[in-house]
Amino acid sequence: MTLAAPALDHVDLRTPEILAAIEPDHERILITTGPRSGLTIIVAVHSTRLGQALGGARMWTYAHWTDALADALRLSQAMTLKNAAAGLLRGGGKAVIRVPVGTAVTPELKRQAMLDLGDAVASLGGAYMTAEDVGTSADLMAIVAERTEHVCGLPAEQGGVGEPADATAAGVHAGIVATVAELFGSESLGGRHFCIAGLGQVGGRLARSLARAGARLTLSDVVPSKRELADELGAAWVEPEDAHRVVADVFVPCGLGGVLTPETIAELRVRAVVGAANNQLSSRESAALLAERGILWAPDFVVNGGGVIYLDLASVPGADEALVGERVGAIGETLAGVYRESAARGITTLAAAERLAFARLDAAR
Ligand SMILES: NC(=O)c1ccc[n+]([C@@H]2O[C@H](COP(=O)([O-])OP(=O)(O)OC[C@H]3O[C@@H](n4cnc5c(N)ncnc54)[C@H](O)[C@@H]3O)[C@@H](O)[C@H]2O)c1
Repeated sequence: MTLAAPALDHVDLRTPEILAAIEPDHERILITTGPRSGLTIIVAVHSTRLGQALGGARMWTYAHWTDALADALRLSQAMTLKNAAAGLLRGGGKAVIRVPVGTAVTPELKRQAMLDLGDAVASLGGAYMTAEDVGTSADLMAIVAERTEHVCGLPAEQGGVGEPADATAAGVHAGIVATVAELFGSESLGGRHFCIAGLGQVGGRLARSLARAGARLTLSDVVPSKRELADELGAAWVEPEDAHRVVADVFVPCGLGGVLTPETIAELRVRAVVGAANNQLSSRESAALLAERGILWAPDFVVNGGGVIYLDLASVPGADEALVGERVGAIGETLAGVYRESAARGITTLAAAERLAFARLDAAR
């Protein structure tokens, strides 16, 4: 996965506030300087209660190393919820490789960083398995595999299962069908209007699958050339800053996180928000604001779990492809259960999804 947004070539999380807001209940946090790359590598193992932690390795530019730490702490916590909600016997973890601002990321530096990451992962003795994420790829995971067996998502020609975007998009599609059924009493997407913001690996695939299902589409991306996809699919185009204001049935954020702020929520003109983007809520308060406006929100860590389900289940030797597909499709039923729980208890969909994940974690105590 690569994030092409030019305005986001580095991450500045203003860490003192962010770090103060994080309860560091992680099992292990490894912070090391890669001997080959010289880069700070952080591996956060949040929980292994359900099994070996699984989560991707992000290689990105951060203003300060503590920004990378804050990201690793939050992302690994989210992986615990995602893996538990997906019903996997997997804990939550994440690796972050911090590229200092202004560093040229050459192929050689990437190779050195992947070897360093492999050693860091190996030093944890199997507590954590890594995979691709923003800034890394299946090809880079093959380099990690030179140093550790605890890596998945290698290219098919090297015996791996490749990148998980197909499965992620299939899971979000299933979540959209479940949401439409909840709202309109029918699973048919024909004539329903979706606004997709972010046409990368996942959003692009989703646009095609929704178009095949007869949906009406409005598409958006910060990269203007993505408009070609809208033309190809006969979809409308909207500039990214206006995407959340489109009058539609469902807003589908597939770009970066943090899109659902009090300001954007007040301007939404949809019945539901269902998308692949991680960490969509700017804060917990956003979940309540969406509920107050009567907008159904599909918790991101439930609806975008297709990729991790695929990486976990397809990586097992002799994996049954059809069964993996069924488990990805079951995200629709999981989400329908979250909606029912939310309505029955009068709680937000976020709280209902967390209840589901925590129940699975508690059962494993
Ligand atoms: N790829 C996966 O399997 C997977 C799995 C789980 C979660 N996710 C999450 O889904 C999201 C998309 O992942 P991806 O692999 O498709 O990433 P990607 O980098 O391939 O695509 C992201 C796209 O969003 C666009 N974008 C960025 N900011 C935008 C904005 N403000 N408005 C409109 N477009 C914007 C980018 O230009 C790019 O085309 C990310 O948040 C990612 O963390 C992906």
